[in-house]
Amino acid sequence: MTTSTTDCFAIGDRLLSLDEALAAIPERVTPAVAVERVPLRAAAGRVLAADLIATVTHPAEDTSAMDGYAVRHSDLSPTEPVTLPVTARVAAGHPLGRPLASGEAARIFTGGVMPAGADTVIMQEDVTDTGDGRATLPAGVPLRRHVRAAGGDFRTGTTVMTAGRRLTPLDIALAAAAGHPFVPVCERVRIGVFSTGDEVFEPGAALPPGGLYDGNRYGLMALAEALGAEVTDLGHLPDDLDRITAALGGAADEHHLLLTSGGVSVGGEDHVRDAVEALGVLHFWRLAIKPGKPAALGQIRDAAFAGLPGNPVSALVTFLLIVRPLVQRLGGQTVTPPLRYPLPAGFHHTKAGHRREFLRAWIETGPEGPVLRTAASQDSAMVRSMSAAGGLVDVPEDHRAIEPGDLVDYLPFAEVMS
Ligand SMILES: Nc1nc2c(c(=O)[nH]1)N[C@H]1C(S)=C(S)[C@@H](COP(=O)(O)OP(=O)(O)OC[C@H]3O[C@@H](n4cnc5c(N)ncnc54)[C@H](O)[C@@H]3O)O[C@H]1N2
Ligand code: MOO
Repeated sequence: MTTSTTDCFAIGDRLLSLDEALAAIPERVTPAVAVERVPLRAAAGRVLAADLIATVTHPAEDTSAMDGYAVRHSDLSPTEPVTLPVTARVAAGHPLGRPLASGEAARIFTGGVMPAGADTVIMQEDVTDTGDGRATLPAGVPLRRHVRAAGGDFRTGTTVMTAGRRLTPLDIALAAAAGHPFVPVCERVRIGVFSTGDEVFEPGAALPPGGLYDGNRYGLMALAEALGAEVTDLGHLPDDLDRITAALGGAADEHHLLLTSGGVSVGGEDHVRDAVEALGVLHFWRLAIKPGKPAALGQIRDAAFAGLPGNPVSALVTFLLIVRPLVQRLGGQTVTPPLRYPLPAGFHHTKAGHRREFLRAWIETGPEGPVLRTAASQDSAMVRSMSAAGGLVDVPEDHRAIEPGDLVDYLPFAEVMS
């Protein structure tokens, strides 16, 4: 299970940088999940728990890459067409079982095993069937043309995938081709999700004055599921320290990670941090990022804890930036930084403070190629701008201003939503 060592290190007024927070994850959190074996049909989206070794060689033998004629290259001429008798027929799955003698051609189909002695294939479009059991083959065909070498893809014993990889549908094809009906995978990360706030209500409920619907809990649960986690909906809690403490304490033993939204800032009704400190430890609280400053990471007994801010954009962005690598770490997945793309800004932006900023943005295709546009309001309460965006522009701490045409780092949501 997860382990924690020391107390919160976001001490005093200094805000932790995002890089420091990300570095704290492997230092403070260890993989938490057991290993199980699942049939291939259930393996997509799961994290591979051990290196996968090929049980076969692929292609098993030299095979034809085309429908055509297999010959010995030494029977062809570099300058003149050659006519040879067609003495054999080789379909995929039906090896010839005898060598091809000098002076013979074999009709062969894609995937057919090259008969011993044959080393070159000529595709049928380039061959003239003489009508009397012979074929005229063109001049100047290179040796081993259209022959796939045995083991060109992998050999018995080759490591085709390494542990820690989250299996894609493409990986499932490879695992099957390498001969594995079952694969060892990490158990799914179990995540319990709470939202907090007296003003927060279930979507569709009658709203009192000042009330709003619980976008965060639903968004966070969907994001966690997109990462392959098993999510428990632990509902919504009022701004009440005892209730929050009891709920977190009661759920810690059933989950690898407890996730909350709201109540982590400095207001008189922000009780989540006090609850976590009563039950366990905070590793960090408060980051130099915008949105998402009050985000917290901690530990309650064996469960990791992530406290996300209540502002919807802050909750969703901190999930993508911090909770995703945390879930990957807990779930035995290799944590790799998401790809970013340098693209020209199609906007002005002036940065006021020292926090690293993440601007909601999307790509438009202009006359000179792709250009980034940003949402008109970057207020962290504006959840619609999150849905409309395609990703985030990452504005480093030391940047003051962005002008149209400047190259900026764009992080597409697709890079961090699975
Ligand atoms: N004096 C200060 N005030 C604030 C600071 C600060 O440093 N000093 N930080 C601000 C920042 S930045 C953020 S972000 C917010 C986060 O505060 P909390 O995490 O304590 O969140 P709440 O106060 O509970 O709520 C903030 C905002 O979000 C709405 N909300 C809450 N839960 C949900 C939900 N489940 N679905 C949709 N919307 C939700 C809530 O109604 C509030 O409007 O603090 C700033 N203040
Ligand atoms: O960090 Mo807050 O998320 O700026 O609104």
